[in-house]
Amino acid sequence: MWEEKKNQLYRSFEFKDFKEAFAFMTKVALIAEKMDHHPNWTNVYNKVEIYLNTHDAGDVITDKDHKLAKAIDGLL
Ligand SMILES: C[C@H](O)[C@H](O)[C@H]1CNC2=NC(N)=NC(=O)C2=N1
Repeated sequence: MWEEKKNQLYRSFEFKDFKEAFAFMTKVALIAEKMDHHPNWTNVYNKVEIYLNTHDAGDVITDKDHKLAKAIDGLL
């Protein structure tokens, strides 16, 4: 589940291996590009951590972040 941490929505995802993690990231990237709203994220092997906020609004959580989080959850 997404947590609110320091003005960011945060969620961690774990996959079977790097291939699965990167496939997920590719899908997220396509959605992000379509929404013109892009994640801050890290990937180490099978783990992906995503931090969402809106830099245009001064690095706070906005409706755009909640929408992107929901769309990402829809991929799982
Ligand atoms: C010009 C462009 O539309 C903006 O910079 C968009 C792009 N993607 C973005 N992504 C995020 N996370 N926050 C933004 O404020 C944002 N702004």
